[in-house]
Amino acid sequence: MRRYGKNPDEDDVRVRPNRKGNRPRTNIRPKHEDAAEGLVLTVDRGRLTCLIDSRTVTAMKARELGRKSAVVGDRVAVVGDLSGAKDTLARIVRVEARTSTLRRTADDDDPFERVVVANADQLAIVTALADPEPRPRLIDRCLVAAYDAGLDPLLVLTKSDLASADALLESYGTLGVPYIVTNRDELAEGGAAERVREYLTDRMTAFVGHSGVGKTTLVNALVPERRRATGHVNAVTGRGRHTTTSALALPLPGGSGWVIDTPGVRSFGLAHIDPSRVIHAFPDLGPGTDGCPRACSHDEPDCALDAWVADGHADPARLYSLRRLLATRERREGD
Ligand SMILES: Nc1nc2c(ncn2[C@@H]2O[C@H](COP(=O)(O)OP(=O)(O)OP(=O)(O)O)[C@@H](O)[C@H]2O)c(=O)[nH]1
Ligand SMILES: [Zn+2]
Repeated sequence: MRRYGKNPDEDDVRVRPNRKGNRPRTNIRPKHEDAAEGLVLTVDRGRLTCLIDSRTVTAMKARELGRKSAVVGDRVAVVGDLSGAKDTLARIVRVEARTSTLRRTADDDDPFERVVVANADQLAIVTALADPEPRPRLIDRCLVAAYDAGLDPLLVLTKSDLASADALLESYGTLGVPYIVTNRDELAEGGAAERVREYLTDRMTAFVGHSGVGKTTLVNALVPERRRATGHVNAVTGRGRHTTTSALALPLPGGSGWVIDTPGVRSFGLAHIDPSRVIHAFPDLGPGTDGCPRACSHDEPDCALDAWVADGHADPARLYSLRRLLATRERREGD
């Protein structure tokens, strides 16, 4: 799907005609038929680490990409020095069409969308049952972002050795979101990672969660090589992990899928959400929207869903859940 939005991440590449009539700087332009296909593993201040075949190659955006940016998970076309040798820098000349785009706004008052991850098909929402306390509104907001982007959500509830999961699971039962509950002992003996891994096979799963929920511990258990990988990123940036603002894609052992670790989030801004995409996650309610006014938010007095559900076409609890999720689009203290 092509979109020409105001967001630079969404802009398609439009190479401006060269007014001065200068010759292009290299004779490879403009087609790059010989470009190699790469997968963006991480981004750090304009430097992108790409996986090409089995090499990691550092690259930067070619100027012809304009304002379009590549993010973690993007499939890109890369030219130049692809050896991956130290101090070499290749160029990304094309970002391939995305199958999905997970976005967040840094803050709802800041309408600028940031693409978090491209091409993921699942969003694992990691929440601790205690220490830190679960934040249902943050979970709901992550769910809305997942539904908006067309990703399947997965709830991972950690630290059940500290508190029960019952209350939280009750409020998510109606949504039918798959969940996994883990605890310290199970994490230590490997069972937790094993159960989580069952959901990750052959998928690209982005992990999000508030700082301190145990996301890193879990990702390390899933991807034993991770420590080395983060060590590498730190060596490049010379900075600690917490200052890394990019996500990091890590291959599951055996090539059976990808885990994308993202930096801990405090909030998940939803200024960009389109309610009509969220309702796709509620196929049972979809037909009830036929009588809605144009551009209905499905959370307003004229919404046709109320009467339709009252007529017995769907479970009222589902409509309640949809409304609860849609309501999280409005920012509140603590989001
Ligand atoms: N009791 C208990 N502690 C856990 C569990 N999982 C992780 N922890 C602890 O929780 C703390 C935070 O874990 P991290 O993995 O660093 O959390 P994080 O979500 O990556 O947080 P940031 O690194 O700040 O982004 C660590 O001290 C872990 O040992 C669990 O199941 N039970
Ligand atoms: Zn409606």
